[in-house]
Amino acid sequence: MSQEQGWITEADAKPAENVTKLADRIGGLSTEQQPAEAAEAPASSQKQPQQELEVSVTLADQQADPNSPLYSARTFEELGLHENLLKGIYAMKFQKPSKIQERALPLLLQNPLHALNNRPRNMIAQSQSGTGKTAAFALAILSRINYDSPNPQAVVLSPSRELARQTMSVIQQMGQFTNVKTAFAIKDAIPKGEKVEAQVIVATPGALVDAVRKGQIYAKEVKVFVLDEADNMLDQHSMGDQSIKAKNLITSKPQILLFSATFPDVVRNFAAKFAPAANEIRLKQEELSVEGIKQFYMDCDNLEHKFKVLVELYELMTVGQSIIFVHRRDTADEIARRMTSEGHTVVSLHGKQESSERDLTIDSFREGKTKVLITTNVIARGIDISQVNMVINYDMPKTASGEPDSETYLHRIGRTGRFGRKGIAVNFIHDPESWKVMNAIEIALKKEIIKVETQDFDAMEAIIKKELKD
Ligand SMILES: Nc1ncnc2c1ncn2[C@@H]1O[C@H](COP(=O)(O)OP(=O)(O)OP(=O)(O)O)[C@@H](O)[C@H]1O
Repeated sequence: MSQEQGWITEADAKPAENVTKLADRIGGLSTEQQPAEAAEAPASSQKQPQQELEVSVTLADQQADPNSPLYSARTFEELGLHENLLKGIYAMKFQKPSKIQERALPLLLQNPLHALNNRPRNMIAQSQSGTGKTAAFALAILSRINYDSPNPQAVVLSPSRELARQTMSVIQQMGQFTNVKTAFAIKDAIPKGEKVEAQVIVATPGALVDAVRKGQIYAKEVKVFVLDEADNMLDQHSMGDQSIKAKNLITSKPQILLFSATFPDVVRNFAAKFAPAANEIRLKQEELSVEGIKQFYMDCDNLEHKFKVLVELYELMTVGQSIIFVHRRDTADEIARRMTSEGHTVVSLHGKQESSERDLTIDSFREGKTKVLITTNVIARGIDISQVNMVINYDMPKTASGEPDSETYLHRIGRTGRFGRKGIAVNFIHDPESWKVMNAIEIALKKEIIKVETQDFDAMEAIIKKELKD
């Protein structure tokens, strides 16, 4: 599939050889070396992407290709879904399930024949970004609810309010022909002293724990408990503590569903304890990259040059939308301020802003009123805006302890190339450290990132045009 979807790169054609070359690159580079110098070394990075073969592949073609993550042999009807949910699916213009939907749904909906605590089995499910995991768990939830009871029966935990709001909207659209009641448990959403009366609750972990403890959410009838972006939600450096507290407060022993595009080994063991005896759907490391997302890097001289290159790239982005990821909140604000003062229309979004401001910002971006969003990892995961055709890693992603973060990288670039669409990811490299991070990510993901000269905006323009044309 990879060769049909876009440019044929050496990475697609010869993975094993490519990995060796990448290993040479990272192995042979001392941190003292200048990235500009080192970047000249690999012959492959001199490739001119615009010269490569161009083939347009439709969604129907991809869904008919057994190697595609969007493929399924079955129709939605054949997955045993209720008629009202089928109506919702078709109202959303879905024609066929994706692979994760086809594989997960029958397992999710299966009822136990005999006692394993007489509960449906837990699930740990992995599938590439933008392949429809939300619909998989949303349909499971909507299939399990007792519509005659007003009490909370399903809880979905999300890592950010933006993702919680988006997930809620998917559940509501899928359930538009049912009489499901939904509610948020996110910051500023539950009025003081009020009880939440809804069958499905979409929450961020801290807000859920708070609301259950205050008696605002009755958690004794919850049948399905979903951790979306589960590796992040279980990570002890992130929201792990809150997720465990949330689970302990839901005393009804629900079916536990863990979904993510990534499950690094460090979290996987814990995930298996959190969701014991689960059905598992896994990906191999080399399957993680989405073929429709073409990855590039630009070798900048220093921080100031990085900003100049960004502004030049912005000039090329006449159609579509882009997301620029930075490491720190103040950098997001600073770049937004500088670009705005140069007459460009950009907005920043990060965790230090008020809830209402964040909602306005993401809504206006989602509606296409703003074209460029500068943000931190706060929205690296899950956000689904089909018009986003470029992601820029202005700062390469690193973990809290400063290590290269290939999981966050995958999630960030996965904001483009959604469900078979094409997208481009551009990494800004400006010092030995960012070069080292990029090389480590290439090796972890077994995927080469192609160089585009910073002086050669024609090459970049050709790449962008190609994306917009197909
Ligand atoms: N069967 C389908 N047919 C057509 N479009 C679909 C189908 N399933 C999902 N989609 C669309 O694909 C897009 C991506 O889906 P979704 O956001 O659930 O991806 P995801 O796998 O959760 O990605 P991420 O890992 O980034 O969170 C959405 O716009 C959704 O509406």
